[in-house]
Amino acid sequence: MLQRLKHDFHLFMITLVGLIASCTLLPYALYRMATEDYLVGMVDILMITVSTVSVWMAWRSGETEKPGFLMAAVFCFGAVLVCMKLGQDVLFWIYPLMVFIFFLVAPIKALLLLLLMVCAIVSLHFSEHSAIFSTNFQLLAFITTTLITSIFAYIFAYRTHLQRQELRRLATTDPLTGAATRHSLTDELTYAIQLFQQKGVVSGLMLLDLDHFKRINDNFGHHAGDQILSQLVPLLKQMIRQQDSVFRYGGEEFVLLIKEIQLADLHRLAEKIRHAIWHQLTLPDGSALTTSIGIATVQHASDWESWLQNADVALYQAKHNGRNQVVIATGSTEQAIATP
Ligand SMILES: Nc1nc2c(ncn2[C@@H]2O[C@H](COP(=O)(O)OP(=O)(O)OP(=O)(O)O)[C@@H](O)[C@H]2O)c(=O)[nH]1
Repeated sequence: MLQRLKHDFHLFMITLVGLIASCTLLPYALYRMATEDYLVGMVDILMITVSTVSVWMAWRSGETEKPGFLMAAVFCFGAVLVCMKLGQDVLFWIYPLMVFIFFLVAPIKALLLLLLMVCAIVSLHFSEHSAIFSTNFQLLAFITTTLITSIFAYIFAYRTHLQRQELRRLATTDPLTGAATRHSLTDELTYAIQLFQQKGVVSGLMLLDLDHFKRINDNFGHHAGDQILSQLVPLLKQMIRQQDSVFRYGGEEFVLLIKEIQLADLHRLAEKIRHAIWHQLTLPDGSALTTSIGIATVQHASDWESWLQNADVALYQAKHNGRNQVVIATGSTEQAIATP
């Protein structure tokens, strides 16, 4: 549980906001009910209930966008209703609420929700039954301060959002080849194993290693080696579907995760890839580049480590058999058979 909170910032924030909202609103809700102020009491209870349900949804599904939006929308709606009933007393609560909202939803959605809430409060002031502000000066101060707070919070949240995206890109994309890094490999493999265990969807793994790459570096220089690696990944991406992924596993070693595929088709695809590398990538002196590939489907894997291990044993066999070939892992980590 602590691990999930540590790794998922949005889940952490939804949980924290849910806890703070429930703890601070509960005494108010009880007080309002006791003093027969039923409308405000019910709004407080609604906000507590939605907070609890949203936190539960986020924990259950692992998805935080919808629960966050639900919470943010109900808080804004609740703030307008309570303002209508209690007037100025509630206005101080609007400011922490504005900050909370930026932690719950995407910056632009938060800004729009807040502008809508401010417009609704101002419109209510001018409606017949509820004069929220005592003077026009107070009304003007409310509009100005909420606008300034919203805009600055938006700029801060948007900048943080961009920086988080950039950090994620840096952590998950190999700068030389554009392939995904090992960082996201384990999550994707674990998800493919879950898909197989829960729905029977078979996925396949290829572990691909360029042959005699050290010799290429030694003969043509490190830069030529880099160029080969950066040409390889676009070629691989061309040959797989959008749903499949290429990861750089090590120096000249790559993992391809091919989703929803049976062993025979995985084998055919691996052979196609081996031929494409052989015939389409050339070394600076015009000679061909070869590759060895170990393949394994998900059926015999209990976890991502054993799945990779199966493919690794097959790759080792391909190298051992003379390279430039595809070998299928037969399930256990000890067995692998060569295919011509
Ligand atoms: N140019 C370049 N070379 C790299 C990079 N990463 C690893 N290498 C080189 O890749 C080579 C891998 O060599 P080995 O592991 O001995 O394997 P190999 O020469 O390909 O031999 P086999 O795999 O047995 O066919 C090493 O010389 C590394 O320096 C990189 O990013 N760029």
